[in-house]
Amino acid sequence: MNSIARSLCSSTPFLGRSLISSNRPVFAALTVRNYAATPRSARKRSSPNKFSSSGSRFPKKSKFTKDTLERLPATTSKNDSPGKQVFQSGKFSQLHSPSKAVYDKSSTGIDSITTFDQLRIFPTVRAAMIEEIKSTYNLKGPKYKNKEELTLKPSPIQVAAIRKINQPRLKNVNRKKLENVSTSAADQINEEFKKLNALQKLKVFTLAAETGSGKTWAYLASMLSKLKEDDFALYEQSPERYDAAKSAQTVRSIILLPTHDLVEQVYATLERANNVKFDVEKIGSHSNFKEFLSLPDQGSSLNLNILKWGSGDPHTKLFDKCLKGRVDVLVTTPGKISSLSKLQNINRPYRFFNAVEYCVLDEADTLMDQSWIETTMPVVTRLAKLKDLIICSATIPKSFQATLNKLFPADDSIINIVTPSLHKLPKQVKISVIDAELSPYNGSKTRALAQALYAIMRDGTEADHVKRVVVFVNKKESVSALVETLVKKYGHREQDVIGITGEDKPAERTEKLSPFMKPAVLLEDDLDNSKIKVLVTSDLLARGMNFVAIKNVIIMDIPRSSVDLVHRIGRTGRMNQSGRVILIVDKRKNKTWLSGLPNAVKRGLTMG
Ligand SMILES: Nc1ncnc2c1ncn2[C@@H]1O[C@H](COP(=O)(O)OP(=O)(O)OP(=O)(O)O)[C@@H](O)[C@H]1O
Repeated sequence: MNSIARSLCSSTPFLGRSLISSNRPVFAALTVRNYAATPRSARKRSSPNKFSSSGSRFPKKSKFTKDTLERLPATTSKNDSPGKQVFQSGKFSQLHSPSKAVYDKSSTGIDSITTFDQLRIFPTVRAAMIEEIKSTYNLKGPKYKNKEELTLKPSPIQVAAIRKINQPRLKNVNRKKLENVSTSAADQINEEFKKLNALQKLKVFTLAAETGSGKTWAYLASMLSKLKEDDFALYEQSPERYDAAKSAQTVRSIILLPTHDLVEQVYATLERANNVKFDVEKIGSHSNFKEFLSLPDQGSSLNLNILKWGSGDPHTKLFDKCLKGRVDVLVTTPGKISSLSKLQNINRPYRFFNAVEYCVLDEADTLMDQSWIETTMPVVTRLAKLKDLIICSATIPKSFQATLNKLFPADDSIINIVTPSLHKLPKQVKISVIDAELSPYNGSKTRALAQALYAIMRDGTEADHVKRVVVFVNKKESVSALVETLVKKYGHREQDVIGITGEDKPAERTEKLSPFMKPAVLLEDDLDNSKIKVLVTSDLLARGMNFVAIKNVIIMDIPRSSVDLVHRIGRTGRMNQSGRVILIVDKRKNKTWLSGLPNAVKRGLTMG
């Protein structure tokens, strides 16, 4: 047993003693498991690789219906990585734990690569990425006086993902062998086919890393670099073809997200990066892209044609933009694309997607769960020229892993990229539990909430700034009731308590969200004269939302699964920032398990 496992296992008796020793029946549900290592390769080989033999890009049964998925094999935990200690309770054990081999393969280079320059990123994409991250960086404390002084380093998922995804496609095919193939013509043709296949073969990557770890730029840096490298390769071949390609009526890459708020968020990131002005002399002088970067449409900014096709946008927005010229990146939801099939008297509404080469499914465990997959996968299977499919999420629910196993049954048909902290709650987040059944709350969770908000307002943190608190409830119906109670019963001002549900129009949601999507403002600068802003919402905004420097999250209703708990808690403590999560419990069955959560986070245990 390796040293990590030994150290983890040595802590088990302690953890076991503190949580299980009281032998109250309720503890029986809690398990802190040590997985036996069953490396993936030892797993019985699944069905032969339908993935490439049929030549189709996806297994035959790509018609995704609910029953297709219901027949999915039971989720297995036998392949969980050895020595991984998992914190879970009976119904909360829904997270898949990747095998040790996957962790090992992903983590090469994570420690040795400390600058973006060490990563294979197209020079102007690297410059734009760094400037964009700096532009929204929340300067904490006196360490930096201004953003110029910031020295950013790639996060673990960015290192792992860019190293794996942004590889030249012909790397694996020996070019020398191709060039001087002197034998028969047949061998030459065979080699050419191999080269063609290597160039066009669909590669599927999964990116899984903890919340707030920079996954967005992990996939953007790879995808934008490929778009730029493709442009460069075309320019090298023929400047005329390079120029002509810009007016092609086609989409080159698509980013699919589950909600319009996330479409807005990723589009805003891309727009900021696209508008970064750079000095190409500094960036491209040493590279062999010098001549290419001296082109007027390359040298001053990324100059990509980016289209957001979001809620309420008519299909004509997509068509008009495509008819005017090539769309480099389309940011949208699967629902928008599948709605094209309902259009009357429009011939070939999908023709703009025939040349899509790169596709990202962000928050993929949502996009590929049972209620979504019937919309998502038909969109992906339409992309006949797809070369890279990047499947990105902060959690790998066991059901999601089972879907991936079904879609890509062979070991080598998918490249899994994970980080060591996957499914770990950020250690810098302090978790506490309020038992609403105790006095003075006497069973009233809203009283416990009001008390917690009162304490946060007066705790001296974020001095001189408007405090911001995100409160999660399970049901959208309880959002407005809770807002009303805080205003009417506990004296909060209406402008200080904001409720957001899916009933709000996306434009309204964006407006209401804005105080939480930028750094805290000074008290004297706040237009509402607020001291505290409270956002009450459901899991609609628990995934992916890049709340900026939120220090307080309160979970009023314990979520239905550990997956949702990880996402809710992940709205704070983003990119190594500190944060605080208060869990308000009132049902006996929840209390026991959750009282062990603060300790599990401190110990860096993985959520089950
Ligand atoms: N290398 C970096 N250094 C510092 N900050 C970074 C870096 N990369 C990204 N960020 C910032 O970290 C924040 C979180 O990034 P991002 O939203 O991509 O996280 P995520 O992993 O997608 O989170 P979630 O799983 O919750 O969606 C963003 O504000 C982003 O600008």
